[in-house]
Amino acid sequence: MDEIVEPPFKEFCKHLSGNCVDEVESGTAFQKFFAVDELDLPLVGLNLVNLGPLESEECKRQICDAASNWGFLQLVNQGISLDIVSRLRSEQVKLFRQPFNKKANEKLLNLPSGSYRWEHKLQALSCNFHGLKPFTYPLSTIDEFAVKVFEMGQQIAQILAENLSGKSTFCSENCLPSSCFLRMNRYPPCLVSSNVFGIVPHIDSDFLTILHQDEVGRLQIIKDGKWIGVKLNPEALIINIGNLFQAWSNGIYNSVEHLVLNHQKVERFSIAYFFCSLADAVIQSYREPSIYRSFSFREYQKQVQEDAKSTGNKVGLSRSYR
Ligand SMILES: C=C1C[C@]23C[C@@]1(O)CC[C@H]2[C@@]12CC[C@H](O)[C@@](C)(C(=O)O1)[C@H]2[C@@H]3C(=O)O
Ligand SMILES: O=C(O)CCC(=O)C(=O)O
Ligand SMILES: [Fe+2]
Repeated sequence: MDEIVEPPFKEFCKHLSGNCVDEVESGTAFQKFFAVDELDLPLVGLNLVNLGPLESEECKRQICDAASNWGFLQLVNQGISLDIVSRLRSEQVKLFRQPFNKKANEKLLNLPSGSYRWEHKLQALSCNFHGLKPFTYPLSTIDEFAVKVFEMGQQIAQILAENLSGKSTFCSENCLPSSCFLRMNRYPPCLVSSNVFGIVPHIDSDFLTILHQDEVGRLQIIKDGKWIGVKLNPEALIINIGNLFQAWSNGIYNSVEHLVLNHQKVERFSIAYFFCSLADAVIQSYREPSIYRSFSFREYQKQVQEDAKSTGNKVGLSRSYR
C-alpha cells in the first residue's frame, strides 16, 4: 500500500487550531467527552415500509419515535447494497491515498477546486451538487450511491413530514439532488492521544444526514444529557435529524450534538450525505404557534458559518431563531 503522504499530526493540528497539540499533550484533551457506555441506536428495517399496511405503519412509527427521542436511528434493508458501499469505500481510500499536494491543489474527480478540505481535524473531500452536473454513463460509483441515498433520504423525510402534517409535500418540493451534498471523510490516526476530536461536537444544519461509518466507529452522540458511544453495525446506515427538521417540526424532531474521536492507531473513513433544502427554501414550522421564526437555508448556513468563525462554535437554532 502506498505510504500515506500526509503532514505529521502535529503540523496537521497546528494547521487547524494551533493549540490542539498542547491541549492533547497536557492531557486536558476533552476527558468530559469520553463516553463510558456504548448503545445500539434504534434499528429500523426500511423494507417493512413496502410490506403490508400493519408492518408499514409500525416501521413509520419507529422512524418517527427515534427522530423525536434520539435524533438518530440506524436503517437496514434500505435498498443500498453493501456492494455499492464497499466499492465506494475503496474509491474513497484510493482518493485519500493520493499525494497531499495533489489533493489540496488539483481538481479530483472533476470536483470544484477546494473540494478537499481539512475540516474539524479531519480531511474531507466534499462532492457537492450531485444533481447539477449531467451524469456520465456508466454511472460512477459515487453517482450510483448518491442517486440511491437521495431517494432513501426523500423516503425518510416524507415519512417524517407526513407523520406531522398529513400529505406534506414540503420536502419533495424543496429538497432536490442539486441541493444535497456528499462528503467523504478520512480521520487520520492521532498518535498522541485517543481523546482528540476527529470532528468537534456539533449539530448538523441540514434536514437529515445519512452516514456510513467504517469498522473503526468512535461516533458519539448526546442522549439524555450524556455522551454515549454508538455501537457499530456495518450493515446499517445511520440517519440523524438536522436543525432544519427540528425547526420545521416545531421541535418535535430533535437534532442532537454528536462528535467523532480519532483512533490512536488507525485511520477512519466515513461517508456523510447531507439532505438539504434548496438555499432559498423558507423553513417554516409546519404549524402555529411556531417556536422558531421562518428562515431560508441560505440565511441559516451563512449565520452558522459566521458564528463558527467568530465564536469557534456553531450557535445554531438557539441564536435568534426563536
Ligand atoms: C454537517 C454539516 C456540514 C455542513 C453543515 C452541516 O451541518 C450540513 C450541511 C453541510 C454542508 C454541505 C455542503 C458544504 O460543504 C458545507 C460547507 C455547507 O454549506 O453545508 C457543509 C457544511 C460544513 O461543512 O460545515
Ligand atoms: O464521520 C462521521 O461519522 C460523522 C461526520 C459528521 O458528523 C458530519 O460530517 O456532520
Ligand atoms: Fe454531523
